[in-house]
Amino acid sequence: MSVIQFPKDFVWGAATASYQIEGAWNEDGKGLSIWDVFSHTPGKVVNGDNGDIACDSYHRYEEDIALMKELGIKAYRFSIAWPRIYPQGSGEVNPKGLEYYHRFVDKLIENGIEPYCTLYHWDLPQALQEKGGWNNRETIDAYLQYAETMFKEFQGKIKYWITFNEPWCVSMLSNYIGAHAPGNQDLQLALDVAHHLFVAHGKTVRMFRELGIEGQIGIAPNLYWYEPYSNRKEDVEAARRKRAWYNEWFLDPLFKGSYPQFMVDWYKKKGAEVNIQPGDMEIIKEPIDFLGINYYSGSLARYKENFEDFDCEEIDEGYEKTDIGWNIYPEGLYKTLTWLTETYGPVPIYITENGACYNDGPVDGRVRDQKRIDYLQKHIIQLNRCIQSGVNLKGYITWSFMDNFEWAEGYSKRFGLVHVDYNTLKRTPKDSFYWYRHLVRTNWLDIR
Ligand SMILES: CCOCCOc1ccc(-c2cn(C[C@@H]3NC[C@@H](O)[C@H]3O)nn2)cc1
Repeated sequence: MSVIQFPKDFVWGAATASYQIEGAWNEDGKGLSIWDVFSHTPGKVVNGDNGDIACDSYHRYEEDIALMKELGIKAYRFSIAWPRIYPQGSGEVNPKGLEYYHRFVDKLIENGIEPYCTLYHWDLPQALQEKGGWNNRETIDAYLQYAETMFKEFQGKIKYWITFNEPWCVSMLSNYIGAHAPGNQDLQLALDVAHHLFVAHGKTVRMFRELGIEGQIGIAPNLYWYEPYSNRKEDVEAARRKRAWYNEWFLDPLFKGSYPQFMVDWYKKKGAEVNIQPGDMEIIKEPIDFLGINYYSGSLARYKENFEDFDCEEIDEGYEKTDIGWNIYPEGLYKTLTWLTETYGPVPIYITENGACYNDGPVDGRVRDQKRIDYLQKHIIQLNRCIQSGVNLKGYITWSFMDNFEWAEGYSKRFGLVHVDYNTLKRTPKDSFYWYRHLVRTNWLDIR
């Protein structure tokens, strides 16, 4: 047996997001979000699931926070539902929305849990979508008004802010692939959405500094590691394009103030280009305090002429997969974080999402999710490798605290340390909850 000790100030946490857990979709003055509309549209979500009730955390947050306290986490990452604050996206504030999040945040702080708040985790007010959503540059101004309201309202309570969760999902998955809300399938639109998110991010960081808000601010891209199938030039270049689709495109602007030129050229061949206005790139690279990284998986990539968008195919190398079909590739986490540090410097990093989908349920009142424990252990071991290799890693926030609405997969896919029975809403800590509690309490991992 060997033991891995983490730094004494290493932050252990767990994460969720508003639309995925809250429910109360039309309560207390909340406006419609694009996910209310998308999930209510037949055929968009597995089993026709929606977030109308979800985990009912809007009403059960005190029970959830009591479980978080039992888990012993120091950080809880959650998101604000923008339509609870501005039901029409801008204009009149909804006082009941603010009141809810004050009660929630106060309860976290009362229990010694640091709130890590994501301002945008995909639930755009539908009223803004009807005016073009993120394809309309004016949405940037609505986002700035929302962010300013939250900064001023929660000054001194919330000290860790994340502007956007997974810009790749908001742009590519939601506006090119079309699997998520609002479900568009247009590459030019996806590039425009990504750019507007970046401009909104940069302006928000600048405003955060100008207001002198106490705390730190960052963004949370999801990164994916594509390893070349061979060292043949065409395989190396194919993997580089596929990696850049997920990674460089969403990191270069933040740290270099430019998009990766080889990808700009590639997209131009596909008939799409970024519409950059004077001053945009300077705004986007406004320095951040930390980077949140969401990592789940990776795969081997091999050149294949005229295949899909990047002349690149993924090779199923026989890695074990989770119940959502993603490869278990812990080495990819090490490769991603060391590559990121080598490329962009020692930016402080929190893993803001990492976890596994396993659909185990209770048997005799216990959820035996050993595979999730194995997944978490394999990835947490890689974190220690990263720290030893000079990655400026500050913490690990697992996805997810509890089973919840997994977007287009609905409730069919479970990522939680806590099992949720969606018929009774009963919460049952899984074996992984107790495993993670031991890690959080001791700050070390014993590898059997
Ligand atoms: C090429 C075709 O692809 C079709 C589906 O493609 C994807 C890609 C990525 C995802 C995905 C889901 N998650 C977990 C969430 N992260 C945020 C949090 O809300 C979790 O629920 N991360 N990435 C889903 C689908």
